[in-house]
Amino acid sequence: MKRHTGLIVALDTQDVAQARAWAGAVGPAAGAVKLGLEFAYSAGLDAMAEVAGGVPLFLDLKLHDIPNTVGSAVRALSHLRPRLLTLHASGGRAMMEAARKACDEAFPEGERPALLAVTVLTSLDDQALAETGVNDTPRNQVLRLGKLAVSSGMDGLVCSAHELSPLRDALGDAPLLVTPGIRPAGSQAGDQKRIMTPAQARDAGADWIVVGRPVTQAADPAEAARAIAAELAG
Ligand SMILES: O=c1ccn([C@@H]2O[C@H](COP(=O)(O)O)[C@@H](O)[C@H]2O)c(=O)[nH]1
Repeated sequence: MKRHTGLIVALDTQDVAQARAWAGAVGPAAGAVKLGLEFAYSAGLDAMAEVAGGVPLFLDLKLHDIPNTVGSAVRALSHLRPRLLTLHASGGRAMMEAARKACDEAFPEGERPALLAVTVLTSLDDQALAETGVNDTPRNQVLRLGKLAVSSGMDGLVCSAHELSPLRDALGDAPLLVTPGIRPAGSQAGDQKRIMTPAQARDAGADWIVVGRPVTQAADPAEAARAIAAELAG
């Protein structure tokens, strides 16, 4: 089965007007826009829904706390009606189950966001992961956390494109697999370590790719987003 791989553009800025302009520019090519910690801490949560306008909103808040706090946080942001919402799988089963319960209770039927568990950040390589005390490869740790997350009621995972194939083998077609760390050929990796191109991620089985700086720092963000969407469609 050939999957459809969609583009999510990460709007990483503290400037509301800039985020609104980017959302308008990339909206026609993107399936969703992602707003995260930088924007939330500077502009506030309510600005996130406003900036997205009509484009589906991915709230990348990477929740990570005790179960009661995470469940309450999910309830507190339910009025924003995000399409996707992140939390860290390393918060554990009870935390993820609390988030799922809060979603089921606080959102109207059929309108809850897909809950995505962040596995191993795409900025970590083998050595950086080992320094956190994990004596295993990113691939094995992603698999371990991915299985835990799916069995804790998560709808999908955030991982690098390098882990897509083993995750599909282990978990099948159902979980949404969302991959940042995407770099079109010739663009700077920056702080990302486990990277692939849009077409490589599509061929490896991504449901969504997340691209930030290669779009937002391009001379023409609308054209950069269109080019990535065309690469995915090719
Ligand atoms: O493991 C992860 C989880 C989240 N991200 C987020 O994706 C974008 C990537 O931006 P680029 O500019 O394309 O590097 C960014 O918002 C991160 O917070 C991630 O990169 N890796």
